[in-house]
Parts: sequence; structure tokens; C-alpha cells
Amino acid sequence: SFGQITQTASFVPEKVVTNDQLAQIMDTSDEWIQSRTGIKKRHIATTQNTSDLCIKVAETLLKKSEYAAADLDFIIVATMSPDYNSPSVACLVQGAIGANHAMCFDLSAACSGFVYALSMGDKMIRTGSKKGLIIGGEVISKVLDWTDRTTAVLFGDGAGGVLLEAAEKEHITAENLQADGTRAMSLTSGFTAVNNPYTEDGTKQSPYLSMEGREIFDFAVRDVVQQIKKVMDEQNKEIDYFLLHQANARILDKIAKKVNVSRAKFLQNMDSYGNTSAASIPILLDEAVASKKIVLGNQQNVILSGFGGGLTWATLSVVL
Ligand SMILES: O=C(O)C1CCN(c2ccc(-c3cc(CO)ccc3Cl)cn2)CC1
Repeated sequence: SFGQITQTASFVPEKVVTNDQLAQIMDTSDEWIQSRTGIKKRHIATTQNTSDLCIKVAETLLKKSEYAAADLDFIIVATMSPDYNSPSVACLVQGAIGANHAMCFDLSAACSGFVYALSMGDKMIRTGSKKGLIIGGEVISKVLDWTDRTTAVLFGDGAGGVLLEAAEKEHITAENLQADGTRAMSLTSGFTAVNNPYTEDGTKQSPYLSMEGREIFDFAVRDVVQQIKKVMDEQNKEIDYFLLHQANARILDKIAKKVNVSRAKFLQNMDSYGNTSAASIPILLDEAVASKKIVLGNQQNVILSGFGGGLTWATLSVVL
């Protein structure tokens, strides 16, 4: 069997923070943020942690399907902002919905996480599993340095996911998952220092998100374009929509130009959510399904592409 996406869902915390509201607590402006990133507002958690957002997504996926939680074989959560290192967010979701037959783990690949996790879920089904949840969820707001206007304005909180089920035909028809650890320090978050009665003075890195914006921007436009082109050449079929990580609208402009595809095919919603890291692609997919741009089961060809910390970048060609 092969993995097929049969349901989508998403959930964002209720509180909306506009660019103007950010301008009241730090030295920035709506004009700067919108012109440089395309972001107008973002949802920020006030009480809910990453597992709470992911549980909402899991509950909606089950409600939309005809399955009970006990029918699920696996739950994979892609996140760079888990509630705990252990237990995994996936286990917290499993316990909350009662999916007692599901194996569970979190996957850490930053903004490529959902694409990596979808590929791993497909492997689970190709080797005998029947159905599972693939969720991208983040409360990035808790790892941000809110005194750093160059990063605090870019991100938002949210979760999205899919139900992946066994199908006769192949739906993930091409993939390319890459990483480059030599550029790992360009985008870091959540450092925990060695500390015990025997430690000597070591490097004290910030636990907050830190990003070399220019380097990541250039990486996205160069390496990601190369990967998308490679997958497109392998597929050699008309792509209906490109669902890329929602980091920055200017980057989508540049990538669309470089792969020589109409910008209209590059779906976009960072205007309303900011950069939700591993959640950005599944939220975008769920909105495309809700607006009927995408109809599951209609054989539409999409490219999913995530890129970010690690550095990681991953592209799948999917028939929906
Ligand atoms: O125009 C400017 O001065 C700045 C220039 C720098 N910008 C950036 C740079 C990188 C990212 C980014 C972040 C992640 C992390 O999820 C992943 C992928 C990307 Cl491409 C987002 N924005 C903002 C506007």
C-alpha cells in the first residue's frame, strides 16, 4: 500500500496580534513588516501549549473521518517547540484522544518538519501500517526573543495536520529530503547548556530563537529552488499548486520566478499567520481544502516544500 492524504485539519490560538500592536511594544512598523515579509497579523498562544493545538487538530481529523482513535496505527508530530523533550507531543496527543494502538514520536526538522514527517508516515504505510496522523504544531512565541524585532515579528503559533491512509495507488510520487549541518548555526532555538555539579564554565548560548536572516533567505532562494526543479523534472507533469513553507512572501516571489511557474500557483497565507514553522504547510493545505481550491480525491498534483533550521529542506510531489 501507499500513503494517501484523506483528511486535513488546522487549529490556531484565538488571540490575533496585528503588526500595529507589535509596533506598540517594539521598534517596528506595519509598513516594514508587510513590505519585507507579507505578514499582516499572527495568532499568539496565551494559555495553550503545542500539545493543546495538536490535540485540537487530531480531534478534528478523527471527526472528519469515520475512524475511532483506537483505529490509528501511528501519530507523528513535527515540532521545534514541544511542551517537553519527553514525553513527546505525539504521546500527549495519543493519550488525550485515546489512540492506544498508535506508536508515537516527535520529529525535529524545524520548518521542513511536516514534509519530513509526511514522508516518514508514507514509509510506515508502505511497510504495513494502515492509517495515522501527521501533524505540524508550534508555539514559536515561547522560544522567541521578544526584544529582537528582527525575529519576533516574523513568527506565529498554530497547528495543522492530515490523516494518512493506505491506498492501492502511489500518491507521494517523488521526494527529496536534504540537510546541511555545516550551516546549523544559521538558525538555532532552544539550546540547553550542560550543567551539573561537575561542569566547568562552557559556552552560554541563548535559549531563544536566533536567525542569520540573510543567509537563510539566500539558502531558500538557492538550494530550495534547485530541489524543487529536480523533483519537477523527475515528475514531468503539470503541477496545480505549490504549497511552500510560509516564511516570507518575497521568497515565494523569487522562487516562483526561478522555477518559472505562475506566482498564482504558489498558495500564500503568511499574511494571517506569520511563519508557523512546521505548522505552516498543513495549515495552508487545510485552508486550500476548505476553500475548495484543492479537492481531496480529485487527482490534483501539488508540490509540498519545507525549508529552515538544520539546515533542512524537503520537497514532495503529491497526488491529492
Ligand atoms: O527584509 C528583511 O530585512 C528581512 C530579511 C530576512 N527575512 C527572513 C529571512 C529568512 C526567513 C526564513 C525563516 C525560516 C524559519 O522558519 C525558514 C525559512 C526562511 Cl526563508 C524569513 N525571513 C525577513 C525579512
